[in-house]
Amino acid sequence: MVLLGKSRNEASNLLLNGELTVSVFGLGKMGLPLALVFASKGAKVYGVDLNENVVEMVNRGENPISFEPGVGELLEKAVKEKRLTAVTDGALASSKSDLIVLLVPVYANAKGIRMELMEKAIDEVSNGIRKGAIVVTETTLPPGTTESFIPKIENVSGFKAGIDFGIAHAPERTMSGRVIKDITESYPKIIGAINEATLEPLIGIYSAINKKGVVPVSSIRVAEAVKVFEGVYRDVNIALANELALISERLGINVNEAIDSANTQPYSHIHRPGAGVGGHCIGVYTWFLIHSFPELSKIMKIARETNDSMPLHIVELTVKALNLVRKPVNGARIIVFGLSYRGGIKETINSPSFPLINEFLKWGANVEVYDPYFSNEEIMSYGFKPFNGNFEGADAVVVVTDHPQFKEVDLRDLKDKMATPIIIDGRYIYATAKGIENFIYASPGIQIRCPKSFQ
Ligand SMILES: NC(=O)c1ccc[n+]([C@@H]2O[C@H](COP(=O)([O-])OP(=O)(O)OC[C@H]3O[C@@H](n4cnc5c(N)ncnc54)[C@H](O)[C@@H]3O)[C@@H](O)[C@H]2O)c1
Ligand SMILES: CC(=O)N[C@@H]1[C@@H](OP(=O)(O)OP(=O)(O)OC[C@H]2O[C@@H](n3ccc(=O)[nH]c3=O)[C@H](O)[C@@H]2O)O[C@H](CO)[C@@H](O)[C@@H]1O
Repeated sequence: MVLLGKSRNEASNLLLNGELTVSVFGLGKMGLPLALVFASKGAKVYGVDLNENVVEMVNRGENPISFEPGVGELLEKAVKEKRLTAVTDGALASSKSDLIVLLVPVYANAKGIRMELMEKAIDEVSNGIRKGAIVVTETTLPPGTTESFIPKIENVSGFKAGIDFGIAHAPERTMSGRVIKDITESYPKIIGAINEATLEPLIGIYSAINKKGVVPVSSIRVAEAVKVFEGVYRDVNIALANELALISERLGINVNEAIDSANTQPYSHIHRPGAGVGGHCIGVYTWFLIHSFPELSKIMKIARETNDSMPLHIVELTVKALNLVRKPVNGARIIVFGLSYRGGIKETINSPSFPLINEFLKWGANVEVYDPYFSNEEIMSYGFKPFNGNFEGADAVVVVTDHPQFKEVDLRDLKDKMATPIIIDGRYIYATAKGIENFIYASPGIQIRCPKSFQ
């Protein structure tokens, strides 16, 4: 079947009538849910992954991302109805597909951008793509990247882009912990394509799976820029919030009160200061532009430095608090709350917890890590000591992740057990908790609070 050139209605009917074959490269936290959404709408889906364990698990109907709501049920249904087949051979999958979606990771940090996994997927697509198919990159990419793949696909396949196959970018705007919801109903899908013959069928297909519809943009490059700009906007604004927090500590005001009040007028959207910035997106996409335009990305560079300095600021606040009770960091028993990069999920990529814990260890602290999403064995696999469950004799609790479970901790119970009741709150979750007044309490952007009994 030739998808290229189909109308919106023809393309969405092909999906809904079970006549569309889709390959999704990358059966990870984002790709597997997307593959399952396509299957649930009627597509025959090949899930391509280079990890044989993932392929075997998926084909057995076992869910490799059990923490993701809705995935288990969709996987069971798709495997039962034989709508999803996982394979490692991307060329074979591509040769059978009308639509080929690439959702494999591209990593970036201060050292550079790592494109090899995506390039490997493009190699396989090039070797298998058939006439009339459409290739869509959904992984967030430096603007201009998708177009850079065209020569490879043309040279290997002998096809002409825009004429024999379509190519587009439609960035994955999803959050771990709610991926199925985000794919199907949270945000409109941005799509930028090489031409109308590609764009029209994609609008039909993505409108059929996403209640929020589609925002078509004028080019592939614009679509890539949209997702990168979204992430850079957030990273830079978090850095601004962190800088305002450091200034607020000097001013002797509570930055959170100031931000809340500033944001009561519609032109202020100041973000939240914290223990640092982690994740697949925020902080990663900024490096895409820094490495692509080093001479133009001055604000972004400073933002990255600011955000990456926040774990050390949390260590500094801890040292200041221990000094108030004349306790050295060396030998202090510090319970770190959180390994995940943000609350409510089990994900450590670029988590601020790691530089923070390693800095405490460098200072000779006795660090134990508590994260309700990770087993003791998993915590030990990162080289850290798991919290032994007993606050007796602890010198400080340091919050790095805003997991909802931490808000259930009874601080009054903690106060009696800890050797020195110190809470350093990297996410400002305990500021108004019952019993916090009995603690030495610090958080980015506020003055350290010290009960009279310690003064
Ligand atoms: N995780 C998020 O919060 C998030 C949010 C929005 C967008 N994204 C985008 O989605 C991309 C993927 O993220 P993820 O969380 O799904 O990653 P992940 O690490 O959970 O999964 C990636 C999967 O792709 C597989 N893979 C890697 N190279 C491959 C190749 N060449 N062919 C086939 N399979 C391959 C891996 O084996 C793995 O199973 C990110 O790079 C990002 O651009 C992620
Ligand atoms: C659709 C999509 O792709 N969604 C992505 C996903 O991104 P994500 O999963 O990486 O989550 P984020 O919330 O961005 O957190 C990242 C890090 O920044 C810290 N942080 C955050 C806010 C703040 O004010 N101060 C902070 O310090 C936080 O602790 C964490 O470490 O959801 C975001 C919307 O939530 C989206 O914008 C983003 O595109």
